[in-house]
Amino acid sequence: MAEPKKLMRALAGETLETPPVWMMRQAGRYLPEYRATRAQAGDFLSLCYNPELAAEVTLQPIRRYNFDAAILFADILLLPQALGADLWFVTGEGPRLSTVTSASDFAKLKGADDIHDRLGPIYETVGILSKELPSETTLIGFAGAPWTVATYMIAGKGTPDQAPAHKLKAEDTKTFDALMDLLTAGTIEYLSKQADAGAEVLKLFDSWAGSLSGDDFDKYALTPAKRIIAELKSRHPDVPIIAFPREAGEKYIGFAKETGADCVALDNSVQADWAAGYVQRDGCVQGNLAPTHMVEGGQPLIDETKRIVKAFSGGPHIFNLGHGITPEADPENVHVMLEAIRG
Ligand SMILES: Cc1c2[nH]c(c1CCC(=O)O)Cc1[nH]c(c(CCC(=O)O)c1C)Cc1[nH]c(c(CCC(=O)O)c1C)Cc1[nH]c(c(C)c1CCC(=O)O)C2
Repeated sequence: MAEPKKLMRALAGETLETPPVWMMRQAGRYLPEYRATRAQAGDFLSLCYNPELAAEVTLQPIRRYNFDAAILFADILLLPQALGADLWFVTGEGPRLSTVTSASDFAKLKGADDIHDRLGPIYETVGILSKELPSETTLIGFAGAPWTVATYMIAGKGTPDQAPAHKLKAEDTKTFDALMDLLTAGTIEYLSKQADAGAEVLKLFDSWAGSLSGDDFDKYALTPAKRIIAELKSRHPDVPIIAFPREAGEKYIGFAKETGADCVALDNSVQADWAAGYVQRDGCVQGNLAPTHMVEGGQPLIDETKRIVKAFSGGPHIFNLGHGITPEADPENVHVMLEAIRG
């Protein structure tokens, strides 16, 4: 039997001498080779739907940095598109979608089982990667969590405060709940097919979980994650799941236990020492270097990286950033970070 991969060992609860490491958005615009392949594909969405080129950009950061994990190159907004929403990206601004703000908009969407034709190329990318990745590298598949995906579908774009989604939730709870149920079911089908195609770990991105307070957090972040994880665990018992309820603050405590996640990813607004005490006691944590360090570099990057490694050294830990690496980051700083972790 082959040695278990480092990332899988951490996810199984093992405390390792040096943590495995990867970065959110590791395939992205800070890399010149990514920009070249994206130009070859034409645009971002054409790149997502081209299995050869999507696999190529997934592999680029692995070749450059030998990360312990590769994350499938795709986007959380491909699921709404497969459900029938229009989706396009405006350069310099971000995603745009046709909106869902009424029962009649909702009625036009497809069912959770009707997504696979459209998402076929994504499963093909996973298949290529599971053959081409180095044997020690773990392949991570992912989807957005229902609340985060719903915020984009309702507003038709990214919003600073998710106000349109909060408004629909308050004023037409029936339609909002129906959308959440459809996204929960669709996410299960989407992630399950990624696992069938060869994804070894699945990650659920709830980037806007922090804007849900009180009971809303339980109803719309915790409960859907619990449903998704329970169903995936019954279909794929050996596939660990990482949950990322970004900016959950105190609600990170107990999140893994409540939802059945094998690991929680921490954003950089929480202190590593605090999280080591209150969150890591339940199992593996991932995070949580501020992405700005990858732009600024220097001694603060080295000091902060070492501080995080040390804070989490008493338990299972996957080193990562607290959010995605930005286009302004210096690719050389990734080597500086890796040297500080791996020595
Ligand atoms: C909210 C969200 C989205 N997408 C995603 C999230 C959740 C994580 C987070 O909070 O960032 C997740 C995502 N998006 C992308 C990945 C691929 C894997 C990876 O390397 O992490 C992953 C895991 C590629 C991408 N997704 C996007 C890019 C940049 C597109 C480009 O090349 O022009 C990449 C590499 C575009 C995107 N996609 C999305 C937005 C808001 C934007 C525009 C903002 C931006 O440009 O960074 C939706």
